[in-house]
Amino acid sequence: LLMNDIVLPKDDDIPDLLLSKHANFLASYGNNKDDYEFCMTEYLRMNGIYWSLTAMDLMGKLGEMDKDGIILFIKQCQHENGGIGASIDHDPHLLYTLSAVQILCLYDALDAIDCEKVTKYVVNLQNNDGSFCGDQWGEVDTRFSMCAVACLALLGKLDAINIDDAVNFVISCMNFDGGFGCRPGSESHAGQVYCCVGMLSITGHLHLIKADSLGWWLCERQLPSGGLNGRPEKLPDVCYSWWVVASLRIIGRLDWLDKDQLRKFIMACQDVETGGFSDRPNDMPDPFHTLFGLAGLSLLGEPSLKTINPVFCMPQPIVSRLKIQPQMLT
Ligand SMILES: CN(C(=O)[C@H](Cc1cnc[nH]1)NC(=O)OCc1ccccc1)[C@@H](Cc1ccccc1)C(=O)N[C@@H](Cc1c[nH]c2ccccc12)C(=O)NO
Ligand SMILES: [Zn+2]
Repeated sequence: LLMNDIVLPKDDDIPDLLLSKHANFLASYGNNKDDYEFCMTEYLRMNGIYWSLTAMDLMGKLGEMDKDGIILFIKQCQHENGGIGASIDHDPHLLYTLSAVQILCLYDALDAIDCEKVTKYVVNLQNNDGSFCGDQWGEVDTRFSMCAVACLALLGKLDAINIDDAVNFVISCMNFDGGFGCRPGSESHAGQVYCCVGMLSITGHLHLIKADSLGWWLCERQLPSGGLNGRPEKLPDVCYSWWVVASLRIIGRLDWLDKDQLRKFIMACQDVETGGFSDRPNDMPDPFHTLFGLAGLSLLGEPSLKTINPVFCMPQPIVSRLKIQPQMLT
């Protein structure tokens, strides 16, 4: 008996895809500004807006959101140095700068901010070893390599950084299991794998990946319940439906997974009362797991959702409009 798995409800207790409930959950999230959860997540508000808008667009309901209010909010979050913070008067950081650029691409409104200054902000965060700091306090993590490269690719300014050095740092974080960690020697983690594989895809260096070893390690994330975890011995979590499946899709090994069993796990994470997805069945839903549950279903071919780009985690029509074609292995 595996201690790190859950028992799924039986098939006829698993709900169908409740799209209108999920749209309602996201559209009304944060309406009561004194809601405890809402206040406690101000530090990542820009990410939260990106999750809600991307999920709504996958469902074809982006029009229900407050476009003008969101664009004004982003303008107010850009600092003199070009970086963008999670909320007004919050320090700039690569994580939120990427989310802001992703949101403005969804709205085709990049002219609302100073893109030249954003580019300078990102370039200045690259270190001599090719790695990136997340902000001026100096934390290095392969997540920030992905933030930097994805952000510049969306701006059409990828040539502003030293790509070879950036690639060499990411490759220096590859482990013997074919996975990646946050720094050289760090343990493989599915989230870091997504960031490193995505970064190598955007820079056209996927040939440096040990695709069979990594594919094997990623498929080892699947448990009998069908759910995926982020590391060995961990519990399954619906957001790994994104980190693991997007990575497998990019390296061309998605067929190695039991897609039907994973789809059942994701569907079981829906909250039939409030709408939204939780990390596993019967937990509290949130916008983060709602996006990554829907994104996982889109990667599995859900016909009622728009196709999602596995590298940028944005609807494919947006990536196509920007004429960006990240490298994919077959
Ligand atoms: C900071 N975050 C996390 O650490 C979550 C927490 C979690 C959710 N379920 C289990 N743990 N974990 C997470 O995002 O892990 C994936 C990961 C880990 C390392 C690198 C990249 C992705 C979450 C927010 C959060 C906090 C607490 C609870 C739920 C959501 C978060 O913001 N994750 C980032 C992950 C991410 C997505 N795209 C990226 C590109 C580059 C770097 C990071 C990301 C995000 O969604 N940005 O838009
Ligand atoms: Zn999660």
